This record gives sequence, C-alpha cells and structure tokens, in this order.
Amino acid sequence: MSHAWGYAADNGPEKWCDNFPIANGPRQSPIDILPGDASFDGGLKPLSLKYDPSTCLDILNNGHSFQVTFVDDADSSTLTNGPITGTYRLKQFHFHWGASDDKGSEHTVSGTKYPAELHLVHWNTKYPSFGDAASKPDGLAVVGVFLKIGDKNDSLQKLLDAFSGIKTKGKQTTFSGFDPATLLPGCLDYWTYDGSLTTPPLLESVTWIVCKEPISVSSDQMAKFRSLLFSAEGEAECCMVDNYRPPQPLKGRPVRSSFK
Ligand SMILES: CN(C)c1nnc([C@H](N)S(N)(=O)=O)s1
Ligand SMILES: [Zn+2]
Repeated sequence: MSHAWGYAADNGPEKWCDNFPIANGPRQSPIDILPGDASFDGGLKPLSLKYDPSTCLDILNNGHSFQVTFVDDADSSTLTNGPITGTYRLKQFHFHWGASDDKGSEHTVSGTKYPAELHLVHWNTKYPSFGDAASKPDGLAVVGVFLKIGDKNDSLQKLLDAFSGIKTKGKQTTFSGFDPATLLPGCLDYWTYDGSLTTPPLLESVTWIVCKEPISVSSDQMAKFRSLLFSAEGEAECCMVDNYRPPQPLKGRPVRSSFK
C-alpha cells in the first residue's frame, strides 16, 4: 500500500490491514444492521445531545472527508445517557458519501445503502483527552445519522455554502455558530453496538449509536458533496467520492435497539 491510506484500489479498505492489522479485529465498524436480529433493550435511555453553537470552530478538508471541529475544553457540547455512562464531549462531525445516490453510507440496514452518513464523534471525559480516549474500549461514542434523498436540507446547505474555501486537501476556514442539533432527525430511536473507528487507525474504542430515522438531502446537495477533492492544490484532481468503508463481520456482537 502507498504510504497514505485512502479509498482507491491501491490504498483503500481492502489494503488497510497491511498497515493496520486491527482491520481484521473482533469489533470492527461499520456493520450491516439487521433490525430483525437486534434486541430491544428497555434499559437503554433516550439520547441526551446538548450542543452549544458557540463551540463551533472551523471546517476542514482533511483529505478523507470534510469535518467541522468543536472546542472541547469544557462540557459545552455533550452526549449523555443513551447506551453510555458519564459525559462524552463533541470533538467533530464529518460525513461519508458515494459517487452516486445509490451508495455512500458506511452502516447499511438489511443491505440497504444510503447516499451518505453523518458521524458526530464524542470522547469520554473520564479520560484526559480525545487521543487518550481513542485508545480505550469505552473511549468514544459516535452518533451516526443516515441521509436520504428528499427535500433540500437547509442545515446541510450551511455546510455546503462553505465548500468554496475547502475544495482541496488541507484547506480550512473559520466556521462559527453552527448548531449540530439541526442535523439530527426528529426521532432519536437508535441501534447500538460496540465497534471501531471506520478509518485508520481503526481503533476498537467506539460505542456506535446509529439513528433509525434518516435526515433529508436533495440530489443537488449530494452533487455538491462530490465537488470536494481528495487531492491537494496543485495535485492531479481526484474527486472526493466513495469515502466509505463497507460493512465488516459482526463476529457475534449483539446489536441492541432503543425501540420496539
Ligand atoms: C480522530 N477522529 C476524530 C477520528 N478518527 N477517525 C474517524 C473516522 N472517520 S469515524 N468514521 O468517525 O470512525 S473520526
Ligand atoms: Zn466517519
């Protein structure tokens, strides 16, 4: 594999195990969620997501996706309850999407792919930092939200309107006052299971919380996602599409649902 990982044939998900052997570990993500095999758990609490828009810092093309990063030096934007104990702080959110509307999500539901998937990444404040938490089995909690083709999403549009400043790898611009709660579906029913980061280093430290209800995105908006580049300025242009890892073996893990 070329030095840097990516999503191409020579450095993509099928090659990641060369440099990250945990790629074949016991709790890898994403997975194909089979609702009929999930167990309703009445002990699961509703999600408590409390986000402060003033903690929104910037928007960045990191060469794999685009991410919006948050100030995480206080419990201003947090996830509590749900399947987790304690307080997890929002670090960033990002997306995965396809080259066409028939693919793009990382998790699938009975084999169904959505055109994109939002990930809100949180870290457990029982640990001193994100980096420390990322190496612990209960260190991270990622809320996944599917995007489904439908009406234009005005909240997503605020992100897309910032793309002119982050077209190429490494570009970053100030991005303030954005409320991630506006990206959440009305119903917060979820599936949850123990998994991993879906990109290298693929650390097995994530409690996944995947919302059952998708949010809408228009086909025109999906086309705008695809205007970003994996490549840096001055390099041969490579469209940022198909930046998703396919489902991984469940290996006996239970998947629980917060709903019947
Ligand atoms: C360092 N951070 C925040 C992340 N590292 N890998 C991430 C993956 N993209 S995902 N999809 O959140 O597991 S997020
Ligand atoms: Zn992700």
